Amino acid sequence: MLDVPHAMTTEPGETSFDLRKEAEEAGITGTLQQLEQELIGLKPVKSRVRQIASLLLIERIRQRAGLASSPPTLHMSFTGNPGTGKTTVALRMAKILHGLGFVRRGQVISVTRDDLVGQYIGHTAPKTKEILKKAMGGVLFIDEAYYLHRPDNERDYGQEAIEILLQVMENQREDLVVILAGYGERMTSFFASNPGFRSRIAHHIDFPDYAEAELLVIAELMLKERGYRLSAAAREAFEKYIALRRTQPFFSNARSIRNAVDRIRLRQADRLVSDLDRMLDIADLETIDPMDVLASRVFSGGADAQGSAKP
Ligand SMILES: Nc1ncnc2c1ncn2[C@@H]1O[C@H](COP(=O)(O)OP(=O)(O)OP(=O)(O)O)[C@@H](O)[C@H]1O
Repeated sequence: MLDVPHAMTTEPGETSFDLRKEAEEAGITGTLQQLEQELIGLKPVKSRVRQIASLLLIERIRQRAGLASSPPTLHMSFTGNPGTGKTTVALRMAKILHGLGFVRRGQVISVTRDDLVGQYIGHTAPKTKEILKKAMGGVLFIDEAYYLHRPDNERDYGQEAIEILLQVMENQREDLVVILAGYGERMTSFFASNPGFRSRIAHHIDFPDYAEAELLVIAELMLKERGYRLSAAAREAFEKYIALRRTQPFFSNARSIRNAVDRIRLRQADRLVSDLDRMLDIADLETIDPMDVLASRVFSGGADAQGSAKP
């Protein structure tokens, strides 16, 4: 296991560093490559992640070289609409932080307000502390962080959780990285009314919505991973699906695409099984036909699936 960086001793004599080897040994090269390959689009996000990884790598080397360094603040905020890849990138970020020894274990604990805040007096502090215990040595990912703060309720227990979090973010930042995530605008007003959080966040990353063409590539990637492919006509149908689905309620970017892919697989299976007398070949099993897409409720005016952003 790698040491926590600021606890590293300066090794006299270490005056030159093989950067490629350092990056490879810390696993950064592999993680960044994986991020590049597995995630479609997200150019600005990827380049911010690369910058942060570079900063941390250089910071680690500077410490070993005995140059001035202070324990870096690593808490982050990820803003963007649902399904834009925030959780996925948080997992990669945790790998980078762990690879470089900025956190001991590298696990990601993903929570929302309900995991931290109790319903009754005296319940919040133990709940928050329990979660923090689990997250120590890794990343605490707080989704829709603004729900912690309820400005309309003076006696809201959320405030207690906020105070504990702020304290830990300051005092134990060498072993816990907090990522606050949520919709951009709400996060901005959350930070405005909670300057303590704002000042403790070092890196803000904004996740843009995907373009329609990117959503189609994401769909094809997800299908490929599951051993399916779209026929040319099904591809066209999926393009139409995306254009329509985007305008309907509860659209949540790549998450909606994942849900659509799951339902398309159901319809394809149903189509195949509806004719028990035929012989199936590999192409039948792999191919998504236009009717598997076009039977979606999206085409008849209703939102596909249960209408929830997170079914
Ligand atoms: N750029 C992408 N390329 C491929 N798949 C993606 C991409 N972005 C997201 N996904 C997939 O979409 C799904 C939702 O992504 P993720 O959970 O990371 O989004 P999120 O922003 O955290 O959403 P939420 O805030 O709703 O939890 C996951 O299955 C993820 O693998």
